[in-house]
Amino acid sequence: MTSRLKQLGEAGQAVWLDFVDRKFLAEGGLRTLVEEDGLTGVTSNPSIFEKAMGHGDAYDEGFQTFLGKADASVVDTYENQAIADIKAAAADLRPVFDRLGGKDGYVSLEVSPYLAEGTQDTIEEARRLWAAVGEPNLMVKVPGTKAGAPAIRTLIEDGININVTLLFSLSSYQVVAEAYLAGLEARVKKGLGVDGIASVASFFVSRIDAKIDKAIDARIEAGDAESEALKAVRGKVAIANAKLAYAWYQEMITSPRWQALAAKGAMPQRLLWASTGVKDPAYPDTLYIDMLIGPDTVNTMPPKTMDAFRDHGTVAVTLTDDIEGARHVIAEAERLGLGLDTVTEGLVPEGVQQFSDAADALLGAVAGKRAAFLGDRQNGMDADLPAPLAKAVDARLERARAQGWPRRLWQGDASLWTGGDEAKWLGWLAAGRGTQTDPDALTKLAALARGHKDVVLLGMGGSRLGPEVLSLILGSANGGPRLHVLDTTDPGQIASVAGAIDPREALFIVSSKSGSTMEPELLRAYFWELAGADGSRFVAVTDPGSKLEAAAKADGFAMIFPGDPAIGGRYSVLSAFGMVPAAAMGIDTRAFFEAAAPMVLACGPDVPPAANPGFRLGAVLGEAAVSERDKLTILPSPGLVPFGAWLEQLIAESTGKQGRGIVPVDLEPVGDAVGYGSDRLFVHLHLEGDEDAALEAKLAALTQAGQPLVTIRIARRELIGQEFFRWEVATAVAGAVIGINPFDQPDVEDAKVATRKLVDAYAQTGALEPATPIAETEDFAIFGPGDAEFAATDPAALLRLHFASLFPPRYAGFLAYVERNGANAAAIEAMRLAVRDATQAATVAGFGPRFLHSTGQAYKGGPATGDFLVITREPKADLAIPGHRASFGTVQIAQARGDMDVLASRGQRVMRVHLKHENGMDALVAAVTHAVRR
Ligand SMILES: O=P(O)(O)OC[C@H]1O[C@](O)(CO)[C@@H](O)[C@@H]1O
Repeated sequence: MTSRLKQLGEAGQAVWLDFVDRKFLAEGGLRTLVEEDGLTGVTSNPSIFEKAMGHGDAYDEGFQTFLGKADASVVDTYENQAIADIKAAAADLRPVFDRLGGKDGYVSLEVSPYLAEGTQDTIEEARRLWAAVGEPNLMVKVPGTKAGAPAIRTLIEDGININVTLLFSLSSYQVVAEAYLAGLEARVKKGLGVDGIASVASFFVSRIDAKIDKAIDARIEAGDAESEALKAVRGKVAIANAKLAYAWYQEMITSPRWQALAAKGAMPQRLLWASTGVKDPAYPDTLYIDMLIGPDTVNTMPPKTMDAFRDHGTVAVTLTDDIEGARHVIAEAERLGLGLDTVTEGLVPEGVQQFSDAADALLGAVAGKRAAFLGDRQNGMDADLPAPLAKAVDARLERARAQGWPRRLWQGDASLWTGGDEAKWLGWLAAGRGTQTDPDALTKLAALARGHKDVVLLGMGGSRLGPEVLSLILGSANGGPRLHVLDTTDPGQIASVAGAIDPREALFIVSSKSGSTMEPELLRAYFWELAGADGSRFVAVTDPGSKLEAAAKADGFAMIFPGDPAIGGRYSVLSAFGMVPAAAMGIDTRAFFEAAAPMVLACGPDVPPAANPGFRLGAVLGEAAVSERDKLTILPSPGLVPFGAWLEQLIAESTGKQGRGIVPVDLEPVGDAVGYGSDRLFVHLHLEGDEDAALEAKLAALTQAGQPLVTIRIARRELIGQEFFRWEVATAVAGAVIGINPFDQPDVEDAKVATRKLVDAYAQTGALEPATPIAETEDFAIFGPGDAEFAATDPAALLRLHFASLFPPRYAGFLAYVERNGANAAAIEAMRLAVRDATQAATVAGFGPRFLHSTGQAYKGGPATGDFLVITREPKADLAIPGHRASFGTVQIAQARGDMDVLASRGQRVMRVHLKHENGMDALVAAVTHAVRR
């Protein structure tokens, strides 16, 4: 006996399968359906691919082959496999297509559901898929949304076969039918053929009943007076709706407009019944097949429905039956207030959302497979979080998924943050692929640098922290010059570097985005003179049009590298600001970006937040910060310690503003679990093979004590570029969670202004405004900001008072305007430990003026919970600055005083301790240790 499905075909209704699956195709399942059931088409959608690809291992081999060959994104990985399936299905259907002269035999592939609101994006995506599949019997599926209709018109004009999906109402169907006609007419106008272009309008059925029936059931349950009338239309509205659509179709194809196109060989846009599996088990499982049979239509069935119809469906032309009855059902639905229009209108965005959700699930699963395949070529991350934080992070990731955060970040949607100028600051995303720098220019620089023993980089904040990480973690290539980084006005430190190099031989890189930062300007003046004003040994990195660019041109600098004005300083390491010094050290920048690529792709717009390493980390940082765990404590394994200084700036300057944000805690030695408050989030960066058993044991104890710990695993040093990118994304995401603009630094400027004022006054008078100490010992004097009042005049009491209210979430800061050397670092560490262990409060530290261009923003603009000691001292030997009245030592003191005043004006508690002699620091350590003893 002929299969019932075959009989359907004979009745004029094409039988299509709403299903795709690798194994099914490989085993010849589709060919069997073609042969035995007369099947003539296949449809797919994101949910179908999610079911096929998102679970099990049927696609693993395909994924691996693709990933093994290409540096592939998640969406490319998915698409590559989807296209393989679609091509396989197209091949199985090709005999049908050929036999029927292109009237049938199609397979559909849907455009990304994320594009449903964008006409132009949809057009481009459909054209791309059409070209990528390259089969004449492909139909590209485009949603019949408001944005979709004009896209359909253009695509038909292009000659691309289109399956219009997500149609629920007669009116939206009419709009796309019009788009089809208009597209064909446009071809005619251009003298192009209209034969051989196929289209179907996919009208969804069961989803309508699912909604309407639910409303009916609720009303009956509530004892509605119209219960009988409601019962009478239950399960009938969707079919009636479809029948009326078909009635309109029949009328339309008799219109002269259509006839004119038909005469030129145009094929009608057939109605296709979709969503034909019954949702209500009370209904016969073949209901939406049996009742919708008619010529020149298509029914695409899920396998279960197809099996059911083959088994017990009823073949009879029903579609044109009782049209009056159908009108009556619709009229009744209207009379009963069932709101069909509202239902069908609501089903469109719901349908788009369902497909987006499915695409998210699918891409998330593919991202997991991709990460597993890459193994340790992609840095890993685990988060061990206390339950409430873990819950908040999961909820955030889900919200971020539903709201499309990754796509919005990459598209530059400022509403992700404050709706300000954020979109202007996203150049770092592209820079992650190495696109900002010119590889030939870097090669030229590398050759120039090879002739030098030492390279000295002069720059502040983002213009120098990245390069230092690269130099300390990757190091100069064999035979490459040594990199010295100077970011200070400290005369001792400047003299140390000047003494360690031959200034008549070294190569100098002056690095400043703005090109007008004071410190590199002064350092340039100093070294320019020392180097004998030889421009051939100077290189500038600066944004186009800056003051530095002009000076570099005037002084005949050997090379000038432009930055990207769409990248802020702290996000600039993967642009010229990091890559120029890297190339100068002989680092292979191409290989560096190749090693970074897996993370850049893993953080892409196509990877849903939960599977996206940057978003996951950002959600943890942001949720921790808003739940008062705002001290990000950085605990790297020994080989990664230098990374903390770069990270500090990124986190602090990006998030610390408007009284909110994250205070990074770097270089605070790990303590016992009992020594911490509940204001911490710990992050451990672990370099494989870089074991530190004591640290590991302490970390384990921290998690046992319920402290949150994020662990990042890096297999090789060369993969450090991945962490730059991951943390940049994470910081931007944390900014979105906290609700600030992560790309500005509003409070940094104030300290600069305060310093300028003091330095300008010095230039006039030859002296800094006098300051009177509140108290002093033989070793140090204590100053307060402005005319602040202090309740004690004895130094020990003052220090005790200063630390008296220091408990978490307050934190202590040591801001030392002294030479950054081992002895001073050790002294500061000793004070931090004394304070932390006595109070459980987090401690931060910075050398001035270096930190002003880094963490300084958070100390001024972030949470007003800091107790700061600004430390200054008389320089041993000062250095004059060519062309300036003030010396470096004077500028440094002015910076410290300016900084203190601004900190105080922001509600931070602050005192300045001025060391009177060489051993003043030791005395201060002792005094602080004593002051915090409880
Ligand atoms: O590269 P520039 O413009 O000299 O700025 C250096 C650093 O100073 C800051 O602007 C802060 O003052 C940072 O954001 C920046 O990284």
